[in-house]
Amino acid sequence: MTQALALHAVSHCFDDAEALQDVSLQVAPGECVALLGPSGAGKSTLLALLDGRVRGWRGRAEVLGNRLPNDRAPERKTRLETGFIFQEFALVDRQSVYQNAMNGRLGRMRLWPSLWGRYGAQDHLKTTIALEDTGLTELAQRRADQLSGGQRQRVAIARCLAQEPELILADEPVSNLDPAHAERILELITNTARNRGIAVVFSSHQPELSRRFADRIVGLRAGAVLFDKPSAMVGNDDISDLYHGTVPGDGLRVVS
Ligand SMILES: Nc1ncnc2c1ncn2[C@@H]1O[C@H](COP(=O)(O)OP(=O)(O)OP(=O)(O)O)[C@@H](O)[C@H]1O
Repeated sequence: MTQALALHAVSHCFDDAEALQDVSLQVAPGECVALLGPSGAGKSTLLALLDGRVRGWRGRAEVLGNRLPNDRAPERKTRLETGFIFQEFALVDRQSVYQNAMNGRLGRMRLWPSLWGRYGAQDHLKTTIALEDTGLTELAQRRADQLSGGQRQRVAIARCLAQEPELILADEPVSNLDPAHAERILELITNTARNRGIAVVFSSHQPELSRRFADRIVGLRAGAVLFDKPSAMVGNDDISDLYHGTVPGDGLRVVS
């Protein structure tokens, strides 16, 4: 089976910081993987690298069966099939919820129709389904700047789903949300991905939510993989080690 992504001994250095050290990782189609680790562990760098936005890294990486280059953007097919959910949502404020979700289709359109906003029946259909899946149908005509943080986050997810990716990368997708919304959003991303056979890699500072919603957890510290285990096998000791004894508070109790 072709892996959704495979990294072999990937390292990356920013001017003076070793952001990733010898990272090897494989994710199967339909698998949900959480990246946990303290601030500066390299989670965002790893996600940006997989999204083809980091240059000059060392090692070997394949995304959706294609070799990821380290000196230029990935080929168009890989870009089309990789969806990224940004922590700050990256919505167009003056556009409606519908239009923001439809923006996920732009990469699949030819230049002139996309410039003139001439969307096809498939684009409308995929956008409508993405809005339904994210519970946004009622808000479709509302402007993005008139939404709450949780609703904006759902629009960012709808845009990503409308793109029809085979791989979703999400950088702290629930960090701005209250616990109930965080749970609902993670459930939405991981359930939708499983139903559609999409692989997901998301970063988080919330061990308990990660254990509940990810199939596997990769603990990163100082750019290196400290552990890579099925979520059910990640114990409180693993989490405590990862955070040098301090466990981020999301309801996790350390029981020794
Ligand atoms: N553009 C950059 N230029 C220079 N150094 C960077 C850059 N981006 C990240 N770094 C450094 O690389 C290391 C990894 O940072 P990264 O943002 O990937 O960590 P993180 O685990 O996502 O942290 P957080 O949980 O705080 O978001 C850190 O030492 C950081 O200072």
